[in-house]
Amino acid sequence: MSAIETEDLTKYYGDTRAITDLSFTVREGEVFGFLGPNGAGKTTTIRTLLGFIEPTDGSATVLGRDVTDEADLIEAKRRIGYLPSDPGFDEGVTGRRLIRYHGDLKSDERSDELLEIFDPPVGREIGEYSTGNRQKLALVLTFMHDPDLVIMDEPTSGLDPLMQERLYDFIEDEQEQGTTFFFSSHILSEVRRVCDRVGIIRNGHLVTMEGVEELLDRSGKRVHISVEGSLDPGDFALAGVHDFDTSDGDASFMFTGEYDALLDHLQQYRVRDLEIEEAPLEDVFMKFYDGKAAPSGNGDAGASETPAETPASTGGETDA
Ligand SMILES: Nc1ncnc2c1ncn2[C@@H]1O[C@H](COP(=O)(O)OP(=O)(O)OP(=O)(O)O)[C@@H](O)[C@H]1O
Repeated sequence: MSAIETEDLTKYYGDTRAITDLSFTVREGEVFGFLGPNGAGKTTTIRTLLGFIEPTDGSATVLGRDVTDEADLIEAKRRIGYLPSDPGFDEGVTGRRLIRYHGDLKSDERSDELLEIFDPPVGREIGEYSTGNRQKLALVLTFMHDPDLVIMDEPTSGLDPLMQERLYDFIEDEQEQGTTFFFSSHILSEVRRVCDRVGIIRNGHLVTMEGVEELLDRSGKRVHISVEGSLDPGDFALAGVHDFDTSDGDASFMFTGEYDALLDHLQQYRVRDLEIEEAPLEDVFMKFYDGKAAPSGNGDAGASETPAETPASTGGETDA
């Protein structure tokens, strides 16, 4: 059984189309990142999955339960942890009191352990909490009933780097115990760090869904090269070279071609320095965000479908 499954999920707010024909599956035990620019439809998707809003069309299940069937969904929610983007709390109560209240409602199997990890100031009234402390409290509430599926809307929002790191470690540990995660994010490094797969949504449409490694692999590598003498794009008329740039004195370019061909080509130069690194995450994702990447959903797209090869990104390209 899939942890989440949607088919042609669509939501309109009046005339505003928020999500359109979203079909995707989140497998049990995976960490799935849901990315997209502001207003893309991430929160709408999450709220629909949790039954807070009715889909206009299409269907969805969480933990096998239909999200439009209230009784069915209540059953599923016992095993779901939800971290909203902006948790609204009763400001006049202490964190400890709120944890106790939630424990009575949905069981408390691990708040002591979670308080050690996330450490919100539970003795104080929530009205006095900083944004980060609110988020830490929300994390305790999300995980205290030991959920099987955790849905989070921008989970590291407001957390300092140390606490972010602690959350990433925690997600990894939980995944090892079999927990499934579905969360929205704007932070590409965190997606790289913890996600197995990503779905990218733009203008309410899913534009790609694939493994993080596959996405980065097919986006190619960035090559930095320094040679004796100067280089210009005409010198690198080689298949798979894109975005050739010599603005910092040395040459750099994105490369999606064959390494043997690149090494053969380099034989004609006296190479002073050569560095080949993973494509910058921003480059990979931004091409999907601004619509310049070819959609792909199967993760096995060939080099001709790489974001680096879209027309808008080929300034200075020297493909043979
Ligand atoms: N309650 C609402 N009424 C009308 N339109 C809405 C409502 N909520 C969201 N929208 C619209 O639906 C679209 C998707 O919004 P949504 O909040 O789902 O995007 P998002 O990807 O979560 O954005 P962000 O990254 O900024 O949080 C946007 O055009 C937004 O203006």
